[in-house]
Amino acid sequence: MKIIDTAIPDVKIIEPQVFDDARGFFYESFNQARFEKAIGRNVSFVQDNHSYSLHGVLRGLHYQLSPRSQGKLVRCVIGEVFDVAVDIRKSSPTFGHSVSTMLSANNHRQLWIPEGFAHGFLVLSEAAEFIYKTTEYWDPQLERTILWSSAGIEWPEFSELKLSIKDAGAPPLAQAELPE
Ligand SMILES: Cc1cn([C@H]2C[C@H](O)[C@@H](COP(=O)(O)OP(=O)(O)O[C@H]3O[C@@H](C)C(=O)[C@@H](O)[C@H]3O)O2)c(=O)[nH]c1=O
Repeated sequence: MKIIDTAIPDVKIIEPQVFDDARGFFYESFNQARFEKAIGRNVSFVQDNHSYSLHGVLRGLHYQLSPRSQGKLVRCVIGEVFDVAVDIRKSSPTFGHSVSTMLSANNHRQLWIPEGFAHGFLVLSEAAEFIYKTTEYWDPQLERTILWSSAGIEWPEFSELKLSIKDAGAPPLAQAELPE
């Protein structure tokens, strides 16, 4: 397992060791001891999510307020997405900065997004299946969205964007209710 640092120290790209053979491949998609060593702290995941999205779907930018702020370990198991984590911790020196990376079924990469970040992704392939673990349960009362285009992210070019009604009508970062 290789850990790749990003421009925001708390956000890590994780590249598992993939064992290929004549049958296909095998890899450990999650190993708690190795993961905790890699990010330098203990975590406990309580929920796994799986979404399927068509080309041009953009989900995000999503986060939850305290006390249900979620850390997320995300990956794409079919297709390819452009994945983004935006630092929205008010006291952070990198507030408003983001980390983006391609996650795909081919590169097997995972992105660790700690609590205090907004997260989103854009589907670049014909379709994509996205799987992630979260450190807190979903809480619709504390869930918030920031408008995808308001956080200075350089999204890849797209022809037709598919957004949920909630995401299309989200407030810009400058007006969003932020976590502490
Ligand atoms: C997020 C979530 C949604 N739902 C339900 C609510 C709704 O009816 C349906 C679809 O919800 P959404 O439109 O919010 O799904 P989606 O836009 O895929 O939301 C996700 O986006 C990515 C970017 C994230 O980072 C996630 O944390 C999550 O917010 O699923 C749950 O039951 N549990 C959950 O944990």
